[in-house]
Order: sequence, then structure tokens, then C-alpha cells
Amino acid sequence: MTRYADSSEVQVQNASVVSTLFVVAAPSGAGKSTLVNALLEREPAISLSVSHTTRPPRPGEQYGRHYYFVERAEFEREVAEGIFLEHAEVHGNLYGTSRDKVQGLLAQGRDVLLEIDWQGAAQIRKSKPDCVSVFILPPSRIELERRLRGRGSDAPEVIERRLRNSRGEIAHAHEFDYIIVNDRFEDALDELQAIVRAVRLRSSLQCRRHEALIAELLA
Ligand SMILES: Nc1nc2c(ncn2[C@@H]2O[C@H](COP(=O)(O)OP(=O)(O)O)[C@@H](O)[C@H]2O)c(=O)[nH]1
Ligand SMILES: Nc1ncnc2c1ncn2[C@@H]1O[C@H](COP(=O)(O)OP(=O)(O)O)[C@@H](O)[C@H]1O
Repeated sequence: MTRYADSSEVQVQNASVVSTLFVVAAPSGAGKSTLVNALLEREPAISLSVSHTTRPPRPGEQYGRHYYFVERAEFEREVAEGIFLEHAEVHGNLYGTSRDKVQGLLAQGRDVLLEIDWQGAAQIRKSKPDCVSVFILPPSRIELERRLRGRGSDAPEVIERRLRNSRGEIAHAHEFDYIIVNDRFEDALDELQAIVRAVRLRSSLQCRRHEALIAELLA
């Protein structure tokens, strides 16, 4: 059985399939995307879920790679159709995670990572209580602002809004299983990878992975 063998949602194909849903959140500019991309290079067995959003693409962002960019009316239709595992309004734009894609990957035994905000994380915790959630903090407010401005991807008013909203986001950090301070990048990346590896070694997962060996050793 997978840990997500909620029979209404997942077709369980293989009794030895075991997968983990990771959730990573942070205030805008804390370095979440940079950290997640570097983690995926080190841990290619993790699949990143590509979200749907009504936010306009930034220069260089590609449809289907960074996001599925859609109009608000289409997004609202998709909400009504129930295609999202979670969805939320963040900084004035709508964002959502496709239920089918995530369920499909988990059912195949893939670990899946969602890069979403705290509101989405709260929804995921309700439907997938076994998820593992990580909140990324910047080392200071000054550094957060420096990174947001230095990234050069957003208009000044968009940056101001994200900075204003960061307090409300950081107030939810304690709801997460782990908190990482992204000060020195390599240290933060090592910590994120350590969390992934520790989760994989959890005894509940290992028991399922090694069910046959344990049975043989007990026989
Ligand atoms: N709830 C939810 N939040 C999302 C999703 N995709 C992205 N976000 C969050 O929306 C916020 C804004 O993302 P984005 O516009 O890419 O800006 P950035 O965080 O500054 O790079 C971030 O907190 C993202 O984690 C999603 O599918 N669901
Ligand atoms: N540890 C770090 N030290 C200095 N700059 C960083 C660090 N981590 C990320 N950055 C930079 O900060 C900016 C924001 O990072 P990004 O990953 O886009 O943030 P987020 O996805 O949280 O909005 C980027 O220019 C990135 O290169």
C-alpha cells in the first residue's frame, strides 16, 4: 500500500510502492525556488509539481516548465471542476496544484515536491497528513529585501507587495515540520537534503520497502 492509498483517490498498483509528499514554502525572495532547483539536481528521483497560476509570466519563464499560466476565468472554472488538490490567492494571483498529476506520481512511487504558500500547505496537511513540510526563512528582513530587488524579476510595486505580505507568511512558519534559515546557500541546501534523506530512512517507510526481506528473516 502507498501511504496515500486513500482508495477514492489513488489506484494502488504495487504493494511495495512508498512515496512521500514534500511541501516547501517561504516568503517571496527567501530563496525557495533556487534551493528547490538545487535539491532536485542532487535528488533527481523527486518530481516537482508544476502549478497553475493566473500570474503573468516573468521574462524567461516557460509554460509547463515554471507554471501553467492561465486566465483567471479558466482558473476559476478549474476550481469549480475540482481539479486542484489545493489552491490559494497569493499576492493578488491565483495558484493551484493539479490533483491528478500529484496523485499519479505518488501512486507510481515517486516522491513529489510542492513549492506552494502557507495556505496551500495548510490544505495539504488536512488531506495528506503524512506530508513533510519545510519553511524557508531569510536571515533578516534587510537581506530578504535585497534578494527580492536583486532578483530583478518584478516591478517595484510587486516587490513592495511581496515584502508587505512576508510578515503574514512568516507568522505561519511554526506550522511546518522543519524550518531552514537560508543564510549561506550551501548550508541551507545541505539541511534540505538532510531532511529528504532522513524521511526516506524513517522506519515506517523502510518496513514497507523491506517487507519481503523482513518476512524472510523472520521465517
Ligand atoms: N497555494 C499555492 N501557492 C503556490 C503555488 N504555486 C506557487 N505558489 C506560491 O505563490 C507564491 C508566489 O509565487 P511566485 O509568483 O512564483 O513568486 P516567488 O515566490 O516570488 O518566486 C509563492 O509563495 C509560491 O510558493 C500553488 O500551486 N499553490
Ligand atoms: N543563500 C542565498 N544567499 C544569497 N542570495 C540568495 C540565496 N538564496 C537565494 N538567493 C538569491 O535570492 C533571489 C531570490 O531567490 P528565489 O529562489 O527566486 O526566491 P523565492 O523562490 O523564495 O521567491 C535570487 O536572486 C537568488 O539567486
